[in-house]
Amino acid sequence: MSTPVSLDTIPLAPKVLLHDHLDGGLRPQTVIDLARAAGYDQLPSERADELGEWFIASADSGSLERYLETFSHTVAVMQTHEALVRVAAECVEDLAADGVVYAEVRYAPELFQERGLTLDEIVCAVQDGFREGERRAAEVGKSIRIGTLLCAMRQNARSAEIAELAVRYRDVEVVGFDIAGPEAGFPPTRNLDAFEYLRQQNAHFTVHAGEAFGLPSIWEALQHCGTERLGHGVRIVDDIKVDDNGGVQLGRLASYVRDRRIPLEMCPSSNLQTGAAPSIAEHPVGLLADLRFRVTVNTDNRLMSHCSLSSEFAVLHETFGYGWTDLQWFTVNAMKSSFLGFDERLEIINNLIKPGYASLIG
Ligand SMILES: O=c1[nH]cnc2c1ncn2[C@@H]1O[C@H](CO)[C@@H](O)[C@H]1O
Ligand SMILES: [Zn+2]
Repeated sequence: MSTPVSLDTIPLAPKVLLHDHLDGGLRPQTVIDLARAAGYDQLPSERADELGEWFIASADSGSLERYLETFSHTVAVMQTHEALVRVAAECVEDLAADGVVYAEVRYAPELFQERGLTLDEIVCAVQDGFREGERRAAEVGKSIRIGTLLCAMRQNARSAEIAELAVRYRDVEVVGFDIAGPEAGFPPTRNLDAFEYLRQQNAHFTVHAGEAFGLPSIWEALQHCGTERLGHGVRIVDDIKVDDNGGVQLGRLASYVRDRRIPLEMCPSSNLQTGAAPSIAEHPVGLLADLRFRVTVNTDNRLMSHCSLSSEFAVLHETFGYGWTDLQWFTVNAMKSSFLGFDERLEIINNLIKPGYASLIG
């Protein structure tokens, strides 16, 4: 018998997450504990429930720039080795508890140097935390693997250095690179050296594009920078015309994205908060999935959006009627699009994802 799809059952399904920010996923109580330990007295509340509410309400601003301001508090408490290990380990525990079997978690090492840590010390601390989290998850019978993406911030000029760092740690589960931060005014082509270097090194990268800025940003990310995936990419709908009879016409860029199977790392709840989409019902994910773009579903920032991958799936189920077969399609899309090796991706698809959905479909 088929298991009904609901917020209670979706955590049982194996899921894959490609777009999740480490500094956007802290537990509110952890923010408070770490602030005390660091002597940081700028938190808007010292009560976990209130602080959680504050992050959600403040991120709900309608603008990416204001949404990003909320990260000043999480970044402030992530400046020591111990803090980074704790945040990384708890991130893995939380994702494993939600039924995520593979995740690519990203962060910008350059933000954690306020108290003197070197970039290498930062990467080592986070990797230690991820391995610790994987061990704790295994102890409670959960299988999860984490790949790390290192971000460079668009407004800073350190992308070449961060790209080199990503390549240096590629053999210890740092699987790729990304650029994040404010999009308007900071086109991806400002980082051409970094992308050129990564391609020369046969390394993987994704770019936040088409979130707070439109088609030119997506076009540059793909055709100048050579990105393999698009972080968000929601504005690709600006190149798709749907007429009154439901006829659909794809422009050249949208056709390219679909034809080349460019993965879209879509983050519905985050997009509502930054104003990139007006509602879930009107979110481009519905149209893009119908048109068989390579859509993946992601959390972006679990703290700021008060979400999990299961809750994102649940909202899509409620809004668009997606069932287990659709949720499996998003999951296989994500696994195929991950930066792990081909054989490792196939193994997770065949040994974890397909049997997991088969038992739910019944
Ligand atoms: O949706 C987003 N768009 C662009 N940048 C983001 C988004 N979410 C988080 N960050 C930025 O990425 C940094 C590294 O994790 C965060 O500190 C935040 O500034
Ligand atoms: Zn993001």
